Amino acid sequence: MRRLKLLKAEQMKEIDQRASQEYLIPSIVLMENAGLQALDTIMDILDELSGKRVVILAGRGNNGGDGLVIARHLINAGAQVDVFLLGEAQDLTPDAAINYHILKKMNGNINPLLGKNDLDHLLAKLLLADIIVDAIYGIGFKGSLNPFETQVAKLVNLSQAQVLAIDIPSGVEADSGSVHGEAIRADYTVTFAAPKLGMIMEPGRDYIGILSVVDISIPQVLLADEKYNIHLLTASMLKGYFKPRRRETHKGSYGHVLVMGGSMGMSGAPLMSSWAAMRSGAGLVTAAVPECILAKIDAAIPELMSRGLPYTDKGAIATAALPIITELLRSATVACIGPGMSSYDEGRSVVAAVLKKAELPLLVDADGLNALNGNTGIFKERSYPTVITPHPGEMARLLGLSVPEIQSNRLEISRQSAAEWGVTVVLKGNQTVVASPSGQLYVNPVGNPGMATAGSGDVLSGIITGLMAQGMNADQAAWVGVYLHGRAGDEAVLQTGERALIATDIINALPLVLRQEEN
Ligand SMILES: NC(=O)C1=CN([C@@H]2O[C@H](COP(=O)(O)OP(=O)(O)OC[C@H]3O[C@@H](n4cnc5c(N)ncnc54)[C@H](O)[C@@H]3O)[C@@H](O)[C@H]2O)[C@@H](O)CC1
Ligand SMILES: [K+]
Repeated sequence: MRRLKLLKAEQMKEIDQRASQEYLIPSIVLMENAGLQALDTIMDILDELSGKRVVILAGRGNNGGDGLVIARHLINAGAQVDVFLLGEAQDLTPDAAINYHILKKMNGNINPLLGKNDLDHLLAKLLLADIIVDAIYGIGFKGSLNPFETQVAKLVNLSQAQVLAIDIPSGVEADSGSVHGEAIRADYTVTFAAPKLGMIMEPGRDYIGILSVVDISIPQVLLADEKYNIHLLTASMLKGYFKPRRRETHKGSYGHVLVMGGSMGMSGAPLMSSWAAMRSGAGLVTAAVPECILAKIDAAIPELMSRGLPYTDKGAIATAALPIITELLRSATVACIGPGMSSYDEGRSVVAAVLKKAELPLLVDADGLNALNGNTGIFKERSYPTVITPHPGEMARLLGLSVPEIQSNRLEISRQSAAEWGVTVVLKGNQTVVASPSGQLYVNPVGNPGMATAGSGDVLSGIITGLMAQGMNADQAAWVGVYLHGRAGDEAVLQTGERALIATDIINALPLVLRQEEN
């Protein structure tokens, strides 16, 4: 299984250094590999290198050094190469300087690109170029391009030629994806060893184009170090998580999900959660809802079991339901509380009691979470796994922060909360984050804005509990579930478009997505 880590610039630099110092791979070899791998990408884009016109924009740092390596190999392959150097030769980093001198010896075309007077020459070459290679800045870049570099970037962005960014488009910050002013808009980006965090953040991700991640001979053990803790969810990560079903098994082998929630006017939420749990492969699912909405649940899905609970005058689960809930918990493998529960005072006691009584993995969602505002200490009292699935508003209320505060720091807030509360945190939204109590973070790149619709979260909680029922641990079920949910949304949107997509479309797409992804 190949895992993609998302690295920060400092982490990548540390790994490069460790490769050189601990594993004795000279940094100039890493640069050579980077250039050769980029050459492969250029070959893929252009099919044929001989006779092709290539403009390479090289900066003073090691990113520029990569550009100089590429120039050399392109010349050997018969391309017409023009390098434009944005800096003085004496300011190049040591490895870039070596490659500069090699290229000089080979009589490579190295043009200065230092001021306005050089722009006409650049423009003339850009107009004829088949491909432009952006090696101005890599992961060392922070802040904004200076006015002259901004002009260069504008010319590149206006050009008709394909643009390949080396490591990251110049002007995009590797850690945050921030762009202050102008940045190169690449059609392709070839990045080294691992994708960088800023490549999946807005607006950076819009500048990347088609991303390829290539090996430059960094030893895999270095990347595997647990301290590099941000994982990008991909299909290949699911390999091995779905075992084929053995023939002699029965429904009891695939677990029993208990969904507690619903209230008058909100019977659909526990229903969708239960339905999604069934579609994810749970052997049995019981929906425990206020007696007053039981008929709706029973009429909806024949495969579902149900149980009516005592209810408040507003039609929500009453504390008088706790003895029945306790009994139901005994025969469940995993439980979920919250979908459609509504917010009411008595609900706080119900949820608190369930957290204490549920001696099994428990997912808390929606109003189940709202019922814990000011009472997050209760998570620590549990000795069984807990998953919480807040959207940013629910997370803000749990932490007493504002939604913008949550959104501006999603990864770190998720990581800290998971560690402090000892729960698996699924912070929903564009690029849902999963944080394990042990400090690992998973970022989900799939899904679409059509999924911002009522019930989408209930479907997610159903998928996650359905996976837990079949034996996945809380962390695995959370990130696998988030990924499948996004994929199902992406399948559904092909039929419905974003505007018309509704939550049950996501459930209906689950069979196809499971068939594609389980292996
Ligand atoms: N051993 C290594 O470290 C390897 C590095 N590689 C390449 O080297 C790149 C990183 O190289 P560098 O660390 O030299 O950095 P860059 O080449 O990305 O940037 C050059 C320099 O620009 C400066 N800078 C940052 N922000 C600026 C701003 N707003 N305006 C002006 N200057 C600014 C920085 O001080 C930085 O050192 C990677 O992206 C990758 O392309 C590859 O060759 C593989 C091996
Ligand atoms: K670049």
